Amino acid sequence: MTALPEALQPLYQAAREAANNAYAPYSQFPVGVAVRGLSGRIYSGCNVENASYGGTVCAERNAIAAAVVAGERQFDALLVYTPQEKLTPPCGLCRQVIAEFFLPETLIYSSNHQQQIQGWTVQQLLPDAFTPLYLANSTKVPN
Ligand SMILES: O=c1ccn([C@H]2C[C@H](O)[C@@H](CO)O2)c(=O)[nH]1
Repeated sequence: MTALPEALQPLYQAAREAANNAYAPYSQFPVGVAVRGLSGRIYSGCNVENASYGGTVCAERNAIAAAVVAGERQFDALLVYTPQEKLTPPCGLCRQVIAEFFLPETLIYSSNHQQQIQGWTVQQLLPDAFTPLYLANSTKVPN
């Protein structure tokens, strides 16, 4: 864990702002995420919870979906913001979605209100990920 580097400030600001709009009445655990597409543009998302609980969508997936809507297909950075002492890594489901769009060596950051930050590569978060490559190179079996 270190202090926030200058280069990550735009992602940090976007993620922190998004967390202000988190809809988290059940967990009261607001999360904001910012991703940077290969165009250089930054997109953000917050967690949006649901009374069914299972319908909840994490900030990571909402940020990635917003970017995909805008035409992005590849990303070179993702930063999570939570106002928590303990830095929050993406959940298992989000790790799978991250593996779809990010290179294995790309750093995924988590940060907090004290501007502390920690990074993991996609590969560290989800080793031996099932990616689109498996489908592209698959033997097509008729049924
Ligand atoms: O990386 C994470 C971890 C959790 N959550 C959300 C899901 C739920 O709304 C709340 C508590 O799990 O935080 C995220 O959005 N991203």
